Amino acid sequence: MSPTPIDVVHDRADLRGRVGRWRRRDQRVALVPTMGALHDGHLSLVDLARGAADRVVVSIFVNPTQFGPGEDFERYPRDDAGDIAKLARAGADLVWMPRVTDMYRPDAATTVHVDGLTDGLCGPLRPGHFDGVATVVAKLLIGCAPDVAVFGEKDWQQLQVIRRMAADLDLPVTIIGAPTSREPSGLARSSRNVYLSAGERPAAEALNQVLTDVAGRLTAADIDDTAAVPAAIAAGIARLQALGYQQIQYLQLVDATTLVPLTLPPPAGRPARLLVAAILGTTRLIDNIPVVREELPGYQDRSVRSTAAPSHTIS
Ligand SMILES: Nc1ncnc2c1ncn2[C@@H]1O[C@H](COP(=O)(O)OP(=O)(O)OP(=O)(O)O)[C@@H](O)[C@H]1O
Ligand SMILES: CC(C)(CO)[C@@H](O)C(=O)[O-]
Ligand code: BAL
Repeated sequence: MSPTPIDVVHDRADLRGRVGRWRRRDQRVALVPTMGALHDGHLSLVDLARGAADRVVVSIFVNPTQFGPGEDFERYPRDDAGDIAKLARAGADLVWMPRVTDMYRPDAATTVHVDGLTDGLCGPLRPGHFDGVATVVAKLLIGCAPDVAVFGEKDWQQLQVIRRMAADLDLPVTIIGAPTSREPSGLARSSRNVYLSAGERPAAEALNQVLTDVAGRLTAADIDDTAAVPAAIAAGIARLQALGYQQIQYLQLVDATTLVPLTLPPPAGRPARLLVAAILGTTRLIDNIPVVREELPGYQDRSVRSTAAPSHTIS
């Protein structure tokens, strides 16, 4: 059976008209912001959004302001027709594809900057990136005015930045974090995985296992062992180098919410996160997992490995 066709809007006024009509019928609206080239990770966000609201809008916008000079804006994968078909099959209600010229006035003078959370990890490596993300997400949230918006835990630092931005600007929206969707090997699904050659895939697929092993060492170590974190991180870096990664930009243990670096293994009740960014060939891979001494509700490793398209019951 062919899926119900899905409407596509480009103009903010058309989007607002549609959302306004749903609102007047007391329907709750979810927004799933994406940059397109959709994979099953994105569709798991749509699934989660369907469970959290009556109507789901998916935005597709390859945001130029979050790419730095020399980054992959020009070659970023794009597949508008394929994306629209996937969203129709996934049961989204509307696709919003703003044009760059409608998103950014030529004389725009306002940028949203989130302090502190952007000081480390990807922040210094991608100058201006999180200002671009915070600004465009603020504009997407203001433009659509959804009740909820769903973002992936795969981009952990981004998720914390967006939560903070929405809270600080009093945006009337609930931000939902969605578990990382993984291939059976553990590789986090990502639009940029298409850049990987067949020869690079084994190393890419080993990344999550390296993180898991480092996290295992950290949760097994004494919480006052000052050598444990540097030793576990050094062992992880050595494994990644042996796998052929050209550059390990960071492999870092941080507080899960504040992203402050941790120098000691986290005690029970202190949610920590292990994050990595590493270059394999021409592909920059990121991933992260929780580091928890004991199972705390909400802080288990929520990532999901599957070959199949997501069901409609992810919780
Ligand atoms: N494997 C995944 N699991 C869960 N969420 C994901 C996954 N991949 C992407 N997302 C989320 O989907 C949203 C849109 O992300 P985006 O379009 O940049 O895809 P991406 O695969 O992360 O692309 P990129 O390769 O550029 O990082 C973000 O909230 C992102 O965190
Ligand atoms: C949140 C986002 C859609 C903003 O452009 C982007 O950073 C992404 O796809 O993760
Ligand atoms: N999903 C992260 C978007 C970016 O790397 O620009």
